[in-house]
Order: sequence, then structure tokens, then C-alpha cells
Amino acid sequence: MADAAPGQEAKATSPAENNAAPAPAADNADASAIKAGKVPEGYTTVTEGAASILFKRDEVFYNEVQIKNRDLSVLVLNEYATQLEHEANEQYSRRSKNLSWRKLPPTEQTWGPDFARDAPALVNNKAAQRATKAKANADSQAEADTAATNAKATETKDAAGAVKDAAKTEDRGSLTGLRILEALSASGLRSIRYAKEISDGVGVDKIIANDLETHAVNAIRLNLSLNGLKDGEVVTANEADANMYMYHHRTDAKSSTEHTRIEKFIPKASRPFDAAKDPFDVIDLDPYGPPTPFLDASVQSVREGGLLCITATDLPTLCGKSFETCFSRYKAQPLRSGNYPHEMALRILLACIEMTANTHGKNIVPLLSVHMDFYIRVFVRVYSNKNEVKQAPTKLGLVLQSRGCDSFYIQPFASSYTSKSGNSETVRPAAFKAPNMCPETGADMAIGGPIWIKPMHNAEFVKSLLSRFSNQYTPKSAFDARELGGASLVHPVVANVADELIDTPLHYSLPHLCSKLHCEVPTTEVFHSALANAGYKVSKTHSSPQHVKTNAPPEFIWDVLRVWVKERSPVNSKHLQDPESIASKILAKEPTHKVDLSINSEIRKRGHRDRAISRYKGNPKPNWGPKPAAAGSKSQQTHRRRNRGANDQPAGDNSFPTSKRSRPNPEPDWKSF
Ligand SMILES: C[S@@+](CC[C@H](N)C(=O)[O-])C[C@H]1O[C@@H](n2cnc3c(N)ncnc32)[C@H](O)[C@@H]1O
Repeated sequence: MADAAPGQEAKATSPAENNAAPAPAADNADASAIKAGKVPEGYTTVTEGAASILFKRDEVFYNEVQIKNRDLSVLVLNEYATQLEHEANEQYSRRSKNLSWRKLPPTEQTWGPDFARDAPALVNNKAAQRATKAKANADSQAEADTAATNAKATETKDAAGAVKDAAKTEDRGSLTGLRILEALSASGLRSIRYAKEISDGVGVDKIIANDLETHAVNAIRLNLSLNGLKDGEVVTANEADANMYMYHHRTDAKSSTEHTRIEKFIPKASRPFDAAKDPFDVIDLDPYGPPTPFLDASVQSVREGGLLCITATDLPTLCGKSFETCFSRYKAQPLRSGNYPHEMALRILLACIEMTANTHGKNIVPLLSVHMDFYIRVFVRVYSNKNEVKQAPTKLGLVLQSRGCDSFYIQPFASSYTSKSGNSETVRPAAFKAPNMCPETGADMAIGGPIWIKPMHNAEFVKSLLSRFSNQYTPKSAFDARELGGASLVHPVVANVADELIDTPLHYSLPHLCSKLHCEVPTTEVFHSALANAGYKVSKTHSSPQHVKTNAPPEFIWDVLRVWVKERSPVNSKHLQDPESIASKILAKEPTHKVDLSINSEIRKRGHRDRAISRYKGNPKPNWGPKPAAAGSKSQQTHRRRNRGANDQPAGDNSFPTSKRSRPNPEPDWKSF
């Protein structure tokens, strides 16, 4: 085998080892090298989760850092597939209740399939998945054959069992697996992992691994073959512009409800999936930089209740380095904030997806929204619920941030109220409640947003994700640790999200607050205790232990620090010589609230529990950051052209902060607002 590139694991299973056909995309010399079990010159091999891939670094994009992104996505999709199974069961129960109280016309009575005839089809999806998975994991043809025979035997057994169950219970129709579009696939690694690692709930039916670049699509085909997957079966490699492809699959709010999981039970949906035009259950967008060029097509081509998994790597823009660029991309103004740049980025992205969905009569429900390494990733379900669309202005709001001390206030666009009759909920423009001048420093208030002001996560969903890790870093058998390359990186993220206060948008950063006063930073335990002792809710955030999420108002936050300075950590008088400085203005005021800095027993317990696992991990390797786009790719050229003149968009996924130059100024340059 040729040497792997530095930092890469040279673990790719050779085609000879896994008995795959010679790579279709490689040229003759490469194909013979691959056939001989060697890595051809210029190729890099990578093993991640249950997939091993091979690609040319200068032609196809791969960034190992995004392993966390892919691992988390595998975890989320397994949970989503499980939820869809529950929902289908509930849908079935509701339907059967309805059926029980009315006499069915003869035509409707024949809705249910002939169960004895269709039982094999009922288990077909799962059996096919088992066979593909077993085959892909088998080391030899003999093992693959045995695996296929076993899968066939299980299939027959399942079918027989299903027929027996059908005699006992009513027909439950046929559950279909997930139809996934990876719109920007590059090497196909993510799609291959989805095919091999998503087996819970309804499982996987079809995956389209799409890319604009011929090199990338060739790499996808090569990698499918290397992983024992036949192009066109579970995974199909597709060369197209992502938007054009998605627009062919779009559905409107009215028709999207026609698509349902229980294919045979509900007549409207009884036709098979039409891969050429039906909407998808899951659309994964993992672009270079911003996902905004793909949002309109994606909200339209995802089915009712479907899932969008969206990455944004243009964090400098989203965090306020170039607010004009952010406004043109996301229709929102970011604020340079030492407190909450990444959470504001997440909330700008969510607002942008919601508003894009609203234009098509749809609304989003976020399941999970995280900032990791140098990017953000959100998982949102898309529905076409008219009432929820009407409520959109209550879910969006502005951020008013002091130009002096960075205190912030959230101003919703609208509030909802119940009509006089008490029958319907409606919305009206909200009264302006935020102060128009900073109460602490007298400074102006800068306007940011619109941002999403409702929860960024679904608490129940996150709880279910967390329960998949039965104990520290040992996922349950359904979600195999061996297949989850970076389980040890993903578990703390999920654990931290589960602990994050869900109903308080944005947060403070303790070091940033203290930098305003030039005082020592209190421990998190002391600061959290002061808030908890006064009856406020408080938590860390998923991305930093020093972030403070709380429902306490800014004036109480500053009172805690005033008392901290007074009782525990006096400020050097040189910082208070200028009466116009922020520190002087804040500390000139006496606290107006009673503040108790003693350690709160609940906060102490939380601290002990948190120390049980390593919750905030450093980078596993040096240079754990973004990578440039594949050189010479069409998308890199388009990217360059689009961003000529923009100061923050190197091609590839952008990092935040990578260099001193791109780091947001901790003391914002307010002139730029
Ligand atoms: C960041 S990479 C994707 C990485 C991949 N999802 C993974 O997990 O490794 C972005 C890919 O999007 C492709 N791309 C860029 N613009 C596109 C478009 N308009 N349609 C389809 N693919 C596009 C690029 O060729 C590139 O391979």
C-alpha cells in the first residue's frame, strides 16, 4: 500500500480484501493498482465509522475534522428514523380508531393489502438493509455469501412471522425507510456511512449522493464499489447542480401531506417512491461556506415532517466580521459580541431557514443546533402547518445590544394572544420593550437580527439522543460504538446540549463580562450560585463552560459582579481613573439587588456530576480546522468569483477564529455599526 498522507489513517480496506468490483471511476493504471490491493499513486485512504474511502486530495474535498459533524449526523438520523417508526405506528392507531366508528364503503375496505401476499414486502426493506450491511462488512466472498444466506433465512422467517402476526392483529401496511439526499457529497463518505450505520427505526431505503463535480461523482462511484455497495442500489451517485436537482423533487405545502410512511395503508400514498421527482425525508447540506444558496430548494424538496441537516462554515461572516455580507446572505445583521457570537450565528441561520420555509407556507421545528470546532450545524424538521406559519413573527426577534457593556435584550416581532371568544390564537405586533439606551452605561443600543428566539433544540429529542449513550462513551448496542468513529467527541456535545437552558436565547461570557470591569473572573460555581441563590435559572452552554445562560436580567448580572468586586476582587484604581470608562460607569452604581455569593448546594452537585465526564474537549490533533476546497474545482472558481472583494471568504470551509486577523475584536469597533 502507498503511504497515507500525514494525519490520515492508511486503513482503507482494499477491494481485493472486500471483494468489490474494480473501481469504475479510476483509470486503467489506478484500477489495476486497486485490483491488486494497492492504493494508487496520488490517492489518500481514510477509514471513518463503517466506511473506508479513497480519493485524490487535489480533486475531491475531504476534511477529517468534520468527523464530529458526520458522527453527530449518523446519531441524529438513527434517532429520527426511530421517531418516524413511532409516528407511523401512532398514525396507524389513529387511523384504525377512525375506521372503527364508520362503516367503510366497499372500495375503502380493500385498502389493506392482502397480507399473506404482501408480508414479504413488509420486511423486505429491513432484510435488504441487513444483507447489504452484512455483505459490506464481510471480509471475504465466502463470508459475504454466508451473510446473504443468513439474511435471506431471516427474511423468510420474518415474513412467516409477519404473516402469523397479521392473523392476530390487523394489517399495518409497509413502512418505508429513509430517502436521503446528500446534496453536496464530495467523496461520498457521508452517504456511505449513512447506508452502513443507520439501521434503527425505519432504516434507510435510498440515498442520493450528489455532487456538481465529475471528479467527485467518480470518487463516489469508486468508494461505493470499495465499500461493497452497488451504485444504484441503496446509494446512487448523481452528478447535478444541487439546486436544479432539488427543484425537480419539490413539493408544495398542499401536496406534501400526501406523502406518508405507511405506503400501503393510505391509498393516496400507495404508489412507490418515484426517485425522479418525489421529495426526500432527509436533505443534508454540507457546503463550502454558507448554505443559503441551497435553502429555498431544500425547504421545498423535503417531505412533510422531513429533516434538513444544514452546516454553515462561514462563521466570520455570521459572527459579525462582515455584517453587510451576512445581511445579503442571511437577511440578518450579526452583532460583534464577546458574549454570544456562535449562538447568534445559529439563531440567524435558524431564522433564515424559517423565513425561507414561510414563503412556501412551511415552518421549521429545530431538533438540535450546535456550534462545533469551526462551523455550526442545525437539524430541523419542516412542516406545512398554517397556524405555525402565522405564528412566525412570535418566533423571530431582534437583539438590542449595548455599545458600552454588551448587555443585551431580546425584542420579539410579535406576540400571540387568544381571541375574545377564546377559540383561536392570533398574533399582533409586539410592543417595543427593550431600552433605547443602555441602563448601565448610557451607551447607544445596536440592533442585530432577526434571530430565532424560540428553543434551538427539542428537549425530548435531545434526551433520546443522550439515552443512546447508555453510559460514558458506551453507546447502546443499536448504535454501535465501533461504527461511530468519534463517539468520544460527540457524547459530550450531546450531554452539554441536554443541560443547556432551552428557553433563554443567547448568553453571557464570564471572561468577557469581567474584561469590561478589569476584575478577576469568578469561578463558574460562584457565579452560577449567585444567580441560583436569587431564584434564577442558570446553565453553561454546549460550547463553553464559561458561557452563562440565564433568565436573570442584565441589571442583576451586573449587580453580581459589583458585589463580587466589592467583596472578593477589588479593581485596580488605575482602571477607574477615567469616569467615562465602562468599568467606572458600572462600578459607580450601588447594587440594587441582594446578591449572595455563597455556594449553592444544587450548583455544587451539578459540578460534581459534570466532572464525571470530560465535557469540553480540546482538539484531538494539531491544525484541527477548516480545509480548502479541492483545487481547481468548479465550485472553488464560482466561490472565488462570487466573493471577489469580500474580505472573509477563502474558498473552502471558513474557520472562526483561525488567525489573529480574523478573530473578532473583543472590544468591538462600534463605528462599524
Ligand atoms: C464541503 S464539500 C462536502 C463534504 C461532504 N459533505 C463530506 O461530508 O465530506 C462541498 C461539496 O459541494 C460540491 N458543490 C459545490 N457547489 C455545488 C452545487 N451547486 N451542486 C452540487 N454540488 C456542489 C463541491 O464539489 C464539494 O464536493
